[in-house]
Amino acid sequence: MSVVNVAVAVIKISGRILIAKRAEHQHQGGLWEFPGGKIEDDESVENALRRECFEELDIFPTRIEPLTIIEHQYTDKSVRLKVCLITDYLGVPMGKEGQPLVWCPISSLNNYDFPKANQAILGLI
Ligand SMILES: Nc1nc2c([nH]c(=O)n2[C@@H]2O[C@H](COP(=O)(O)OP(=O)(O)OP(=O)(O)O)[C@@H](O)[C@H]2O)c(=O)[nH]1
Repeated sequence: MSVVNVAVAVIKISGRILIAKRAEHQHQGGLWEFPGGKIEDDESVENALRRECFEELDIFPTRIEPLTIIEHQYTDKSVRLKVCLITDYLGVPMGKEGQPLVWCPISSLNNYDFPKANQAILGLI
């Protein structure tokens, strides 16, 4: 099974993390996620994050640092999540694709259901 490289943004401001709900028709649909998406060929992780943050949230990240890389095999798909921490951005986040957004206090993240691969990220935030 080929591995899909995914840029994932942990957007953290004043102790809260911005999470979004995946649409039902998507892979791992109905679960909550950190914004992001597939990294295109010849695209850096940072540029993929900038593109996805604009496409999905209408914001422009201005401070990005690498956090971790997680490899996970779902039954139907293998992913490599390249996770970055974003601590500053320009603009006001909105769910441009109609996805619900929540600014979740770190201590409440465990009240939301995330894809299995995200468990390792939750332990690092
Ligand atoms: N964005 C995002 N994707 C995640 C997370 N955790 C996780 O396992 N994934 C997986 O990473 C893969 C790529 O994400 P995506 O579906 O958002 O990417 P995309 O928008 O570019 O793809 P699409 O156009 O096919 O919908 C999916 O298989 C998704 O299930 C997460 O926290 N955020």
